[in-house]
Amino acid sequence: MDVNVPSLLVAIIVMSATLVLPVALVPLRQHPELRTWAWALGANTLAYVLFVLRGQVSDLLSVVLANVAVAQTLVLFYLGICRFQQREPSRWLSVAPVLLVGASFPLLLDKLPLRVMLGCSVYAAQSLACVVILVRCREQTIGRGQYLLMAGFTLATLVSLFRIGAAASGYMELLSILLTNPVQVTTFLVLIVALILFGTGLALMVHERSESQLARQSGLLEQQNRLLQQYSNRLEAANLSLTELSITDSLTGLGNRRHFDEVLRTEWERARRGGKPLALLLIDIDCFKDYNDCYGHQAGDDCLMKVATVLRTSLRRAGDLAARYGGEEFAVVPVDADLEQARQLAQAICRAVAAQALAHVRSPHGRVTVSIGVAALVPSLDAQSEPEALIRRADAALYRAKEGGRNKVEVDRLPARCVNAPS
Ligand SMILES: Nc1nc2c(ncn2[C@@H]2O[C@H](COP(=O)(O)OP(=O)(O)OP(=O)(O)O)[C@@H](O)[C@H]2O)c(=O)[nH]1
Repeated sequence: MDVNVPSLLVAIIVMSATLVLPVALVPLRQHPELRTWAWALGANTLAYVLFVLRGQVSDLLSVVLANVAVAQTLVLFYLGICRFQQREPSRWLSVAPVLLVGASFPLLLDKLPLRVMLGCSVYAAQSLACVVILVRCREQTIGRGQYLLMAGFTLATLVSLFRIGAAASGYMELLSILLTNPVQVTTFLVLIVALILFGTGLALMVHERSESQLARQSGLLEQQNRLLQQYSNRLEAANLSLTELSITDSLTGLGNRRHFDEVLRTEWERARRGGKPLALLLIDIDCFKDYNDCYGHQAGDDCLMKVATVLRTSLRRAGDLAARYGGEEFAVVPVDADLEQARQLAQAICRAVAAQALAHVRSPHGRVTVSIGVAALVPSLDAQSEPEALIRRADAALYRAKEGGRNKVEVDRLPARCVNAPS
């Protein structure tokens, strides 16, 4: 198969020009180094267009400008690599090659051997500089794209040295740019391979870095999500305990007055909707002032806690509420209980407190006892009916229990239907 040099040069032009597009089309904001490499490929295209026009345009263009463009191509590749690796480029390598070729080549138009040796020395040094910076940064560079680039620049260095060797051997006619001979074919075939390695290496390097950045970012995001989840769990737990605290009596652990008011109102509305009775027990420790006076305030607190424990253990249904109504007074709201069921519960509580046999020498019963008033009402459909009516009735029953000698349960005697809030 015949391979002629002008075709190889055209192939280099087509490849360089074609590579400019994909390199330039990648999002440049994320990869500014690609802009530099796109310019490098553009400069390479220009250089080879001018080489192909050797003899048809002035030597200033096809020799001087073409070689300046080659030097500029390598400068731009070098700058792109420095940018990619976030390294400060050498000022000397960024400017000197172009100046040297641009200043010396017009003087060497008739001196091919010197021109080739000088030009190829500059290109070899530039390509080698790219290899060196890639090798130096290989540890911190992710992926394998860098090795393709290293291989490409090593080939470019070797081909320049090969041409210097050919020039030094005196085979000048072998180096004329458009002539087809083994040295020329080897040179440009190797440069085509190098160009392929540049293109794939650049694409791979940028892709690999983007992938690793993405993985790092998604890792960070996951970590932040986990932290956020932890914070939200803690916040939820704190909110729960705050809510719990806001409805709990700190001494007895039962519901506090606020909670009692809320539950009573809710149950009142539920009973109204269901047309069912709502029952209430008001429980008061007997002669508690005397207990405090006799045993001290601390013992009084302990007594309150013990009575609270009896209440808590006496409740059977999940929705039943026991609350501290105030001072030494407690309230129980049993769900779905009628007057009789509430009375039975009250009596069980009354007996259980007495059964604790907590000594109370100043009580007529000789032990801590409670009096309980029980009431139950079917809330009327009238919007003005209020749960306070139920409280008043239970309170009146409690008063009678106290009057009747304490340590007993009294039940509301009025008909169990509330019409309006009584006066
Ligand atoms: N230790 C203690 N005492 C309390 C607490 N809250 C209220 N008391 C006391 O409970 C007593 C209530 O006394 P009274 O309202 O006179 O009623 P009582 O002595 O129980 O008499 P009866 O109810 O008629 O049997 C007062 O001495 C209050 O100081 C508390 O949290 N701890």
